[in-house]
Amino acid sequence: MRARIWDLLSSSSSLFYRFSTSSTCTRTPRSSLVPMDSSPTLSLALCRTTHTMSFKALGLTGGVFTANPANVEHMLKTNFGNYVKGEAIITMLEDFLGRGIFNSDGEKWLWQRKAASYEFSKRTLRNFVVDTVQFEVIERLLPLLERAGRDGRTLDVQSVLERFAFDNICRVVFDEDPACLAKDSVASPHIAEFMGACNDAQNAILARFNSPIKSLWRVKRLFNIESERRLREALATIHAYTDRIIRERRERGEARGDDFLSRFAAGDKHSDESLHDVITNLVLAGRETTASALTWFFWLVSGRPDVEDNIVREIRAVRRASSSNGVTSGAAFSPHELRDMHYLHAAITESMRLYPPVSLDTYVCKEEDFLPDGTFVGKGWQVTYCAYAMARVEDIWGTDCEEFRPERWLDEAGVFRPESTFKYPVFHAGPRMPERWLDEAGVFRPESSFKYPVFHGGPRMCLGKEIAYIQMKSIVSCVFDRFTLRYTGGEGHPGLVTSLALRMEGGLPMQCRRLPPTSSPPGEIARNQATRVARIVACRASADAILRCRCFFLVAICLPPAALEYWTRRTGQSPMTDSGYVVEKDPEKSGPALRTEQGSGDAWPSANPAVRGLLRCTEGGSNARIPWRTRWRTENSMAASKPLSAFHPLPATAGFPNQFFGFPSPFLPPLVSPPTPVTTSTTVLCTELSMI
Ligand code: HEM
Repeated sequence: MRARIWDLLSSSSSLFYRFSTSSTCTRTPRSSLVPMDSSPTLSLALCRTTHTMSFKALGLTGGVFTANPANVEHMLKTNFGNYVKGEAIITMLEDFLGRGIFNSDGEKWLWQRKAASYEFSKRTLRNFVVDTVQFEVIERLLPLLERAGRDGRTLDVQSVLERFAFDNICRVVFDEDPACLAKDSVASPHIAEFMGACNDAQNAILARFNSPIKSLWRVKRLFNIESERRLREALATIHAYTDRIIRERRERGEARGDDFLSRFAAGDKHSDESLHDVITNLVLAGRETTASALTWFFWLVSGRPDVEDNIVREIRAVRRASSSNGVTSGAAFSPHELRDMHYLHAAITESMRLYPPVSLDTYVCKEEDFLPDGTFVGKGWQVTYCAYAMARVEDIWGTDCEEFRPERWLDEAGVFRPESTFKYPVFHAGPRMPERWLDEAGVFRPESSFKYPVFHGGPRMCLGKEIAYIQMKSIVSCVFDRFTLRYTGGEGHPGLVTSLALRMEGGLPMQCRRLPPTSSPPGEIARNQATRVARIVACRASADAILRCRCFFLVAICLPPAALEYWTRRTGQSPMTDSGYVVEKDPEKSGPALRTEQGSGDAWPSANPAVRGLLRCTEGGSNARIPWRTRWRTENSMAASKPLSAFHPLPATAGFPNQFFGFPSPFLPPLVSPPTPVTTSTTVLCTELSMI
């Protein structure tokens, strides 16, 4: 445990903290770490064993800080009901956020959570997000970088990202475009006022939290002075704006859009007040978090050319894989392509590990409790978990915990691994395994997944995680496909400021340079990268190929070509994108074609160990309704239903399975002959199943 983390925690007294600039991580590998200068404190002595500290001064409410995953799991999941936002915090935020999803507990929170989860889970919402992000990237972000690169101007990338996020979240939440990132801003005066008011309101709320005297804001509010006067004015503007768009949305009635407000306004389940809360809460959720994550990401990557190279290679390999399969992607990447960018996913995840946008989160204990590490928590105490500190705990992440190392999130095949069982080496080691890691029966209790609470966890887990990744990966892939960004802020570590999200003090000055459009990685490296991408595609495809195949046949039989085409256009994906299939119009025939991507080595199937034995390709016969030329199979039907992370290539065996999921398929007659070997230079094998 690093001394300085606890120094910064112990010197903090309010919900929001200003981290000292010495509390840094490094972009460079551990070997070049600058020695730490912090001196150990009492809190450090307390924390070395439990990664937790508690304090209680006479007459004041006590509090707990923890960086212990077991404690985090306890408060966010196991004893969820006992840890609430609490009236004190809710009241401070209520003027701005009402009793929206972020600012409520119990029943009030639950029904909002249910309604929001339902909307967040819809594919149409995701597609809407993809469309809006792509628009913003192509029409605004890339031209902005292009101009800055051409003029040799230094950009404050943090500000660019924050404006991007605001444009984006406003469109997603209520479908209005503030155009903050447009060259000649086309925003209406109303939305410009709304944006200014949101900033003012947020600052005034922060002032409440940061005040050393906790109830001072009430006095200021009573007399309508200072930050409270600004807050009142800002809230009036916000209310006027939201009232107007809610009224308009209600009047629009059936002609609903895909944005959140339209979804919630459809039907009369939500009052105007709760629609207002939907707007303010979601705008708040989306406006700073992704911008914060990417600000630190670009800073970290600019100091690690090796990571940037890997990302660029992967992006280009995915591009090549798509185009060699006949998919012409435009300037932006499709969701399908984004999903294949595992290294990028890992790099963003790793950057958020070190610089979590929500670096501290506080809950209030309802009834006396003991945390799993034995820490006592009194009734009404505030318990804060510190994701920022957790990233720097060696017991959780190993001795290289402070290093920016995307590879820690990848398995041997280069596939993103959301959780790893190797994160608690100290607790796993037999002799050192403390008893607290055994359950009552003395059985080892597996580690918790709460070592990475960047998106929170348990019932209140972030609902926007998926769309946040879509947004972040879209931005990074498009930027790095064309530009390279260099940090120009000097050698030192930028200062950290916790606003509602972790911001960079003074912004992120960067220069951008256009990359040659066709530059591609040299020989061997490019081939390895392409192979890795192809393997990932292959694994994903094979893992659920059979199941999806069956679905495809049903879909293909039932839906006319026009419907399939519509589906593809509407969703930007195929009905079976998860399995790597793309349904599209066959240029040679009038019907749709099923195209499937599979990885192979130089010669099918022997040269690629990841694929060998995993898939079997065979020439099939035809039946009366569906002639096909090629089919894919997996030997192990169980593997098809497992998540990709749990999937392991099967050993190569001779011959072919003569069963389909343990029972004969109506569509797949017995297999008759081994496949014709296929050779492909890009290692991506494409086969077509044509419908006539
Ligand atoms: C990198 C980006 C993001 C991060 C790191 C993040 C992180 C978090 C965290 C830590 C919480 C828990 C906060 C609490 O204790 O109340 C949360 C909640 C939430 N987030 Fe996110 N978030 C991100 C992006 C988004 C986006 C883009 C949206 C949607 C537009 C969103 C929607 C929500 C919602 C609705 C909740 C409330 C869940 C509940 O209380 O039941 N988030 N997020």
